[in-house]
Amino acid sequence: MNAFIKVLSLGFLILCCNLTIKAEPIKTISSSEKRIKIINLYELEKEAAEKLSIGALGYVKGGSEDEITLRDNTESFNRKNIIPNGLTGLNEVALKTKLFGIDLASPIILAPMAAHGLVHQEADKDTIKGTRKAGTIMSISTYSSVPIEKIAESAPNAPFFFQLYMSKDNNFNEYIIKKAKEAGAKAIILTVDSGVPGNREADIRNNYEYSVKTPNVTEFYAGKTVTQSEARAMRKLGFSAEDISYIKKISGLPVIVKGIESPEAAKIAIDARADGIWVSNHGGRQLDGAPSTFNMLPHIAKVVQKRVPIIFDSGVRRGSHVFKALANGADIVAIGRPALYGLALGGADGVYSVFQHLNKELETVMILAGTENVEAVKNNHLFDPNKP
Ligand SMILES: Cc1cc2nc3c(=O)[nH]c(=O)nc-3n(C[C@H](O)[C@H](O)[C@H](O)COP(=O)(O)O)c2cc1C
Ligand SMILES: CCCCCCC(=O)C(=O)O
Repeated sequence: MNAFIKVLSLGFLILCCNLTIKAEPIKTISSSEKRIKIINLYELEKEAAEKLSIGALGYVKGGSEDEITLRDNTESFNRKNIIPNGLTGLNEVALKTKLFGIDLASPIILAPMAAHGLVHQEADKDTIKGTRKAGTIMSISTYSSVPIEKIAESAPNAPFFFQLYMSKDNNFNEYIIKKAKEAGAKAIILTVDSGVPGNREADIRNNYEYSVKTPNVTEFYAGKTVTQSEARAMRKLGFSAEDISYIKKISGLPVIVKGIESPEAAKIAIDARADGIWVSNHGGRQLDGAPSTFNMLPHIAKVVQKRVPIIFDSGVRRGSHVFKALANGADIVAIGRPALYGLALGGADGVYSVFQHLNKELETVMILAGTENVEAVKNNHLFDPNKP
């Protein structure tokens, strides 16, 4: 009998050990504040993954369905080459540029993202400190984890744009645009690619429920906690030229239409007097199988014909990607996930480190390609090995 109890206890002990080993250790949300050493942005993602819970990592890193578009976004940069040119007499290169009259240290800005509060306790407040230090623009999402005005207050004079997920309720649209404008937003980004969220299987697998606060939305509904599905149900499904005109009218700010993936959509936006076109497939998080933004960019640039600036995102992980996007028709390049990884690992200084790293890579490429400034990069001809 004694032996039987011993065997049972041993079995129970082994079971408990197994459970402990298999269960994910509880991870507290980062409060780290430091510059980070970055070898490259792919390794940065792996490092950040160690800090995030499985649910948070899946939400941030994941794309939709088979993640074909997610992968193609980065891989398609490899299909064109930058031709080295050392015979230019170049002595230095300049990365600085402007967008809507705002001085930028480089052509790289931050894309709007929800969930900064999922990866760092200071959330968007640290992000904007990081973008200000890097001399660039922060984009604040409708679903920022901190109210717009609190983000703005945490980094006085930092330029920022406000991204709007338009609601079916115009009272909400007017309320939030007014709030963003009063807080100092320099432009409105109207996202048109997310009437419904993409089918993100990582979130389903991980039973991930978006649990970060969305104070801009809850404040409007007088403190009532709005669930993820309620917030999504409020969003407009489809967009038209009238929506662009309406947002222009109520904001009186430049309006950039984000989520443009075709020449036809670019034409509609420009005809509706959009002030900027943001070429994006939402980082492969929406329609899987959509073309990579890098492949679509020249077709869109052909229609835009430099009438308004083109901002480009999705899959940018290298200075050479920034170079290629600019040479393929973009005026400005935005990054998403890498900045959240920088935030998770080092707070404001982590975000700053990410921008500095990309700027350094871009500078190296510019020197090796013999392009002295951003204008020269835009005029550079990439080599297409399939059409030699
Ligand atoms: C975690 C996460 C949250 C996002 N939230 C928003 C959002 O609130 N509004 C929006 O317009 N785009 C959102 N995006 C899309 C980004 O603005 C951007 O298009 C995309 O991340 C660029 O791809 P990249 O991450 O490969 O750089 C989000 C992306 C991620 C990864
Ligand atoms: C109610 C929160 C939904 C956040 C959606 C943010 C987003 O665009 C994403 O890609 O995720």
